[in-house]
Amino acid sequence: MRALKDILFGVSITAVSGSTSVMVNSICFDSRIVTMGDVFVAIKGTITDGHEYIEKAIALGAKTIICETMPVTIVDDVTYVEVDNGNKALAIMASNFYDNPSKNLKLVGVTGTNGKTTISSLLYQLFKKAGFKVGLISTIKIMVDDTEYKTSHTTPDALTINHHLKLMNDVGVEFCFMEVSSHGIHQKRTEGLAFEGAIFTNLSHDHLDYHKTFAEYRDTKKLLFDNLPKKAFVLTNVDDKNGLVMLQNTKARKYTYALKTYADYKAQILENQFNGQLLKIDGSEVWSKLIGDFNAYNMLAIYGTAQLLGLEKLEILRLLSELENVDGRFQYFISKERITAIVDYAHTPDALKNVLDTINKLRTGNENVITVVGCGGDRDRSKRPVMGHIASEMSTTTIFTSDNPRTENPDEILKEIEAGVEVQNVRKTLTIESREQAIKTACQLANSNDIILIAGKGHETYQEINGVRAHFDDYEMVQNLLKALNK
Ligand SMILES: CC(=O)N[C@H]1[C@@H](OP(=O)(O)OP(=O)(O)OC[C@H]2O[C@@H](n3ccc(=O)[nH]c3=O)[C@H](O)[C@@H]2O)O[C@H](CO)[C@@H](O)[C@@H]1O[C@H](C)C(=O)N[C@@H](C)C(=O)N[C@H](CCC(=O)O)C(=O)O
Ligand SMILES: Nc1ncnc2c1ncn2[C@@H]1O[C@H](COP(=O)(O)OP(=O)(O)OP(=O)(O)O)[C@@H](O)[C@H]1O
Repeated sequence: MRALKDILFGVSITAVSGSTSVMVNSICFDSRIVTMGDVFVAIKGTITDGHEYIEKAIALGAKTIICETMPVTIVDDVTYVEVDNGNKALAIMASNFYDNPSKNLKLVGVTGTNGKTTISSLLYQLFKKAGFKVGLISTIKIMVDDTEYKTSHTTPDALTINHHLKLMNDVGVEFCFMEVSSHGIHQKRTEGLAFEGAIFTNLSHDHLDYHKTFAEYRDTKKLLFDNLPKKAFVLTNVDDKNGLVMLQNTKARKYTYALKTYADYKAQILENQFNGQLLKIDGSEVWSKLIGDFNAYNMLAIYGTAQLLGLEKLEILRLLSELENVDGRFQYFISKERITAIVDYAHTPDALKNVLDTINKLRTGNENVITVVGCGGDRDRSKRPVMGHIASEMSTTTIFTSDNPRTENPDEILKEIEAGVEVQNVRKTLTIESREQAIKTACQLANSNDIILIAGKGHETYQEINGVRAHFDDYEMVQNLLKALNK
């Protein structure tokens, strides 16, 4: 139990009706799950407005309402607190409610279009190997040291974040690495968190359904850095043209990393093979099991961050070479007939281009590259033809298929992807709506030494159609199909 006035500390309040000395059980922002004595925070969402559910929340037992506009009807034994921004108030209250847990550990945020999951998961791995208790908040899972929790978002809502940070405090976690999405920043899910540092990976085409323009998307990401305190660090990739932009206007200590230009942390790729690459980082050679130029960037970001958090250079280099691939990120196996099947979460044009670039660089002869790819429904439509173009230009054969069509008509999505194909040729591009049939066809087409890339879903174990998630695992599927074909 907490006194309302304590959890309101730091919230920008514009009006109050009732007592703020009341004790509260828990905070809730969804009227459907309110329980007796809760504080209900009304949020203006993208689909509906939480203010419409205030009466329902009170009927279920809410004793405090946090709102941006006072309702016309005021109920006697209920306290109303008017705030300037519901999302912001929710985040600050969540932090206060859990005793500001981000202040009791070193929290590092990772943002950018691609690489967030990879970098935060590998930092988690590295600090665990270095002997620390570590936390992770990522798209794949939340880890409270060794305990795993399921998650539905890249950056969860503020209550979920602070609840898990509190669990981390309880078991003595010293470092936590978390992904910070642009949705998360825009909806102020990370407001009030005490970041020790923040990393910027890169910025490319994505989420233009939500942010409308690329400039708005970039400026939202930038807020993470703009709001950091002086003692925090910022580490940005300055090979990306937005790397320097992220450094402007921040009070934090500024550090850079790059492969191609001058930076505080530099790397070179010396050798690239299927099972790893040899890198020269900060003058020392290190073998990484993760391949591709994009992973050289990821390794460098991890190296810089580990140094900024106080680990010794030689220890970091040793641990870098031990890091294992993250689930669904260039996850591959070689079949009986020496067909290489790769499952990768590339679901943006840039990621798809990078992964196909890596594969093409590793080809030694006439191996065919067969790509299976689709684009999600109810999400950024403008990337569909771009991804269709990239896949068809960079693969021997491309099979377009469904990837979480959600509430959209899968055939319409596929038509938009196909619109990006320049050379229409049945040997080069095929469209097979069923993902299972598409993967099966890729397996049937593949001969010894060929490479199958199944892009877009990575670690996901479901296909979402009309709000229903049915089990679907690309890695499991391609393994079973190649085995069934005795390949
Ligand atoms: C577009 C978007 O980001 N939506 C998020 C947002 O929901 P919303 O604005 O749509 O909420 P809404 O349905 O309009 O409702 C507004 C308010 O009314 C409340 N309500 C609603 C109905 C009711 O009966 N009673 C009630 O109280 C809701 O609880 C909410 O507080 O706030 C919710 C609570 O935090 C999120 O769960 C929800 O994420 C949706 C499910 C989602 O899919 N988000 C994705 C796009 C997302 O956030 N992705 C990013 C990045 C991914 C990436 O980088 O690839 C992520 O961080 O995961
Ligand atoms: N540093 C990087 N630069 C460009 N592409 C990358 C980078 N790291 C990984 N990728 C590619 O992008 C895909 C997604 O990587 P990852 O999951 O780490 O990104 P993310 O930012 O977490 O994406 P999301 O927010 O959508 O979960 C990978 O499967 C890989 O193909």
